[in-house]
Amino acid sequence: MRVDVISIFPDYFAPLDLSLIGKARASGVLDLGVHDLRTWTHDVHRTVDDTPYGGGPGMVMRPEPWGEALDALVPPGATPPPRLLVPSPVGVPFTQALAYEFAAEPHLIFACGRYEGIDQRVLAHAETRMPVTEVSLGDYVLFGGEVAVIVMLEAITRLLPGVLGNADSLDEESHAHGLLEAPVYTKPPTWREQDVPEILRSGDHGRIARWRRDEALRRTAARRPDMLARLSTEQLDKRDVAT
Ligand SMILES: Nc1cc(-c2ccc3ccn(Cc4ccc(CN5CCCCC5)cc4)c3c2)n[nH]1
Repeated sequence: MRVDVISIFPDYFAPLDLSLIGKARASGVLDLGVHDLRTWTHDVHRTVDDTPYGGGPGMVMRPEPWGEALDALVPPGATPPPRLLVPSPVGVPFTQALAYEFAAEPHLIFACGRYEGIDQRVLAHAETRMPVTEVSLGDYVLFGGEVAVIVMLEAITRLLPGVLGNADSLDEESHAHGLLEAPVYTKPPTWREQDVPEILRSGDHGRIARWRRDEALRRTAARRPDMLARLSTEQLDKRDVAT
């Protein structure tokens, strides 16, 4: 997968050479390019913002540098065209389902806004040549899109083939079955007077699978009733969990 990131703070993405994303880049599974938006400014001050039409707080990102940046990164007549992802407080919620969708794309371009956002005409023009999705990471306001891109890149990259050592862990994790996963334990069997649940040391894989599902249901009901409400009855009734 090819990923391009455009930002006025390209150094934000230096940590992406660490750990799994670093391995994905080294193995060629992820081909990441980070670009400084100011590359596409032409004034001595390398200006990327201006005052908002209609008044209001702060500054807005000028359309011209963005237009030239996207011209440079979107090969004319690219098929399929890249998908442009724009972190935004007013975007659609980023979910594991969206992470899977985006992980299937051959080419993603992330536009990191700052100030009060990007001139809307940039997104409108981009939509004439590629799919554009404004994505929110949650109902809180960040300073800009960079942190959101790092989160989305991590969620997307771990879904790419060969990135996770044990592909099984993808299958078992939260939001994969629509439930929060059960608690995890490792050695020692007793720690500060707390024992690991006996069932997990029983070797009875059928009982263990059922215990984990019960724990997942209990946790989800307590912490995320919204997720439980979305589960269909047959999924809830799946008591005879496959081992
Ligand atoms: N999930 C999530 C994503 C983001 C996010 C993503 C990208 C950018 C680019 C800039 N910001 C900062 C910012 C601050 C305040 C506003 C609201 N402001 C009110 C007055 C009229 C204009 C708009 C909008 C943008 C960003 C914030 N925050 N949270």
